[in-house]
Formats: sequence, structure tokens, C-alpha cells
Amino acid sequence: MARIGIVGAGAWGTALAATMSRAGHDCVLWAHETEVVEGIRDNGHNPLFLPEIALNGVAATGDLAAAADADAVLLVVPAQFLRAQCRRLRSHWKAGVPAVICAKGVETDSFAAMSEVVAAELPEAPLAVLSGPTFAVEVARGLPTAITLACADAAIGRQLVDWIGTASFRPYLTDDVIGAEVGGAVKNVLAIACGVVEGQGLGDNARASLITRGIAELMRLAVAKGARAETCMGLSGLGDLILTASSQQSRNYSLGFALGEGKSLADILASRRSVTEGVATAAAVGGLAAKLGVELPICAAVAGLLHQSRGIEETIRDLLARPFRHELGFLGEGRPAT
Ligand SMILES: NC(=O)c1ccc[n+]([C@@H]2O[C@H](COP(=O)([O-])OP(=O)(O)OC[C@H]3O[C@@H](n4cnc5c(N)ncnc54)[C@H](O)[C@@H]3O)[C@@H](O)[C@H]2O)c1
Ligand SMILES: O=P(O)(O)OC[C@H](O)CO
Repeated sequence: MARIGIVGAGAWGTALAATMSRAGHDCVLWAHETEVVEGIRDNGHNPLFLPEIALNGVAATGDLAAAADADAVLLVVPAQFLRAQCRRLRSHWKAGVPAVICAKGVETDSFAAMSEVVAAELPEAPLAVLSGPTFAVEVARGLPTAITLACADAAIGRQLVDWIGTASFRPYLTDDVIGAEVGGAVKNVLAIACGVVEGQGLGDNARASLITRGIAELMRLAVAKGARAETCMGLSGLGDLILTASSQQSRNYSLGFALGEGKSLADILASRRSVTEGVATAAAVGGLAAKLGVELPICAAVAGLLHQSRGIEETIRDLLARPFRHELGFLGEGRPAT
């Protein structure tokens, strides 16, 4: 059994704490909100995120040093807060303790992947990425789930799989860290696109086309960033895209759906406490794609809707007006069909 620090007590940090605590690990869960720390200490439940889940045995804290004093630390704050959180953690970090990145996104200011953010801010931490099709509430309820655990160091990766894995929470090991994290980030943007299509009533054909052409975009960006294409077809890529691009449980899909129905982005965001990572990441992915010289028309369309006041109808019209292309060769832009 290990001592596991979990930094971030939103839905996902709470679900991971519940899972690892039930597996017998000593779990210390750091929360940003004082009421969350007090709620877990006093009542054994997180009052704000997954309040129905019992957290017996989880030690809640507002002290980052307590969470960092562990055999491994899971980083579960939203992507745009991760750098600041790592800076606060740095003075408490013990060299050699693995940092397991559980956030899905690309940093807006730098277009950096989460592993690049953590490598810069916690240089003494071996890195891993935990990413895949995992709605927090289902994991917290112990429903069967599989996930990618990516770590460049095979021995550390195997140790993390042993600690994190249970009969119903099954990590699959890979060394492709960039592939795992690009998948988790881009699928959120694509899920927004799928939600818009459903909200607009454009049909199941359109959604299937978006998922398929979306995975081509995800793969193009991941490979340009140094990932292996096959990683994108695994749990952290296609698996998570299938989940989030077709379920109202997804914050990203449901945000897109509400946009497609005509609601404003400001109103949708004002009505939720939870983070919808694809909103910030849509802009960041556009910056990263431009830097790497790859074209991502669906992601660019989502960024235009969210951040450039583009209308839904003109956005869809422009996507449908793109020239016909050959389907294969999608790691490049594809040859024109005529
Ligand atoms: N919820 C899921 O099903 C799920 C599953 C897998 C991965 N993830 C990823 O995990 C990450 C966290 O998402 P979540 O669903 O747990 O969040 P959430 O939406 O449930 O909660 C929001 C989180 O943001 C935190 N927060 C707010 N302001 C903050 C600040 N200034 N500094 C630090 N933290 C702050 C809150 O404390 C809370 O932990 C995201 O990147 C998400 O994509 C979520
Ligand atoms: O609710 P979403 O859209 O943030 O998705 C949650 C997880 O990333 C699903 O794997």
C-alpha cells in the first residue's frame, strides 16, 4: 500500500481519492476550497463535487505540503491552474516522487502540453499522464473503467499501474506521454463540436463524420508534437472521444449542445461551477497547431465560435464548403479529390 497525494478535489480528484482509498491506500486530498476540506473532514463527503460519494478514510487538507508528502502525487486541478499549483508545490516536492498529470488541456498562454508545464515547474518529478474515457461519477461508483497510464520510465510506470489499478479501474501502460495528453486535450474541443451539431439537429451522420474527421485532426496534431499515431487510437484518444462526443454527461458535449440550441457561452458558463476544459483549450490548440504547421479545421471552427464571435450557421457553412479531399493520408492534409 502507498501514500498517495491528490491535488485538486473537483469531481475527478474526488473520484480518484475514493477509488484509491477503497483500494487500501493512504490518501491525502488537497482542496482549493476550505468548505471542501471541512466537509470531507466533518461529514466524509465533498459538499461541492460528487457529494453523494463517501470518502471515508480520505484525509482532506488545505496544506499542499501534506499532499506532497507521498509516494506519488496525482495532479488534478484544471489545466489552466496547473502551472500556478506546481509553483506552489515546488518547495514541498521530494526528488523522485512521480507527478501523475490528470488534467486534460493545453495551456493558453504558452500552448504547452501539461507535461511540459510540469517538467518546467517540478523538474525533479518523474512524469506520468493518466487519461482516458472516465466520467468521474462512474469511476467513483466503482463501475468498470479502463484508462491509459503513460510514463517514459517503464519501472515507474509499472509501479504506478500497481498502485492505481483495481479490479474495476484498469490502467493500460504506454510510454507515449505526449500521445496520451494530446488525445485528452483535443477530444474536449471535438466534443464541443459534436454537441453543437446535435444541438442544431444536424443528425447522427454529421456527428459520426465529426468524430471520424476529428480523430484525424487529433492524430495530426499528436504526431506533429512527437506522439505515435497508434496511441491516438487507444483509450486516451479514440476511447475518450467516443465517450465525450456522444454523452450529455460530458461538460464539453453539453456546452456544445447548449450553444447549438442558441444559448450564449457566457450564460452557459455562468450556470456551472465545473470546468469545461475544451473552452480554453480550443484557443490553445489553435495556437499549438499554427506553431507546428498543421491544419485542424474542426478545432479552428470551435475556437471561432467560442472566442471570435463567429456565428454557428456561418461556421457550419464554411466547414461544409471546404474542398473535397482523399480520405487516406490524413496525417497530412490529404490530397485534393479533384
Ligand atoms: N470530471 C471528470 O469526469 C474528469 C475525468 C477525467 C479527467 N478530468 C480532468 O480533471 C481535471 C479537473 O477536472 P474536475 O472535473 O475534477 O473539475 P471540476 O469541474 O469538478 O471542479 C473544478 C475544480 O477546479 C478547482 N479550482 C477552481 N479554482 C481554482 C484555482 N484558482 N486553483 C486551483 N484549483 C481551482 C476546484 O477546486 C475544483 O477542483 C480537468 O482537467 C478535467 O478535464 C475530469
Ligand atoms: O465532462 P468532460 O467533457 O470534461 O469529460 C470528462 C472526462 O474527460 C471524460 O473522460
